[in-house]
Amino acid sequence: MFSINQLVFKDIINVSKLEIESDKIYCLFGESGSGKSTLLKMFNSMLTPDQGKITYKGESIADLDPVSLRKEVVMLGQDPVVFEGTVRHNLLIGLQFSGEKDVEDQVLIDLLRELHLTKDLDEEADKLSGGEQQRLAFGRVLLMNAEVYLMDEPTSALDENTEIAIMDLFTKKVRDAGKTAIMVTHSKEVAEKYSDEIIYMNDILTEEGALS
Ligand SMILES: Nc1ncnc2c1ncn2[C@@H]1O[C@H](COP(=O)(O)OP(=O)(O)OP(=O)(O)O)[C@@H](O)[C@H]1O
Repeated sequence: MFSINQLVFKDIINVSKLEIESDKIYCLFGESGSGKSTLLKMFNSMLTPDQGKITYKGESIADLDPVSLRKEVVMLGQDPVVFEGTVRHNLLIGLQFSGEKDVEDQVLIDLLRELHLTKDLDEEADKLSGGEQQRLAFGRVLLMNAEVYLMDEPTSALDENTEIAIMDLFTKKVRDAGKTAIMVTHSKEVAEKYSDEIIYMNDILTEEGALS
């Protein structure tokens, strides 16, 4: 799905080779500041490498239109993005970005229940707590039916039980649909329980790229 070759970004990333296969869930694991978020952002052109190449389905990402790429390779960033407006608007806006049709309210209500979010579709999203906003952003991304999910610490604001529920839901949806996910996490337990492969930043960074 992705191939990385001789990738360099400032003095943060220096990865000579990395392969990401489709239909798998990967966790990017490493100490704070080791470049996990930076690397993740290069998979959908939010950051451009200084040297080297990433291919997606055999094509160089540099040659792909970033907006089209981001419809297939969606990112859920570390801080959840909340748009002005209702919970409904916040869920549907991802579909609109992907050029897909809106779904019925019932689909959204079912999704909110799966996300353990007991909020009304007409509530204003900016009134939600940090953890609720994180789940709302999760829901928006899940609705988008992407090929690849780039998740940057997607459960950092959640308590342990909610984290388990959300990770169960997310990984089941990804596996059922035969999609790919690359997930940054600080939690060894999450990485071991939910991923097919753990990518250790220490292992993939060459000496010059490893900040120590
Ligand atoms: N665009 C940039 N230009 C220069 N330095 C950057 C840039 N983006 C990130 N950095 C620096 O690169 C280092 C790695 O940051 P990054 O956020 O990728 O680490 P991380 O492993 O995701 O950390 P954490 O686990 O704390 O979120 C940090 O020291 C950060 O300040």
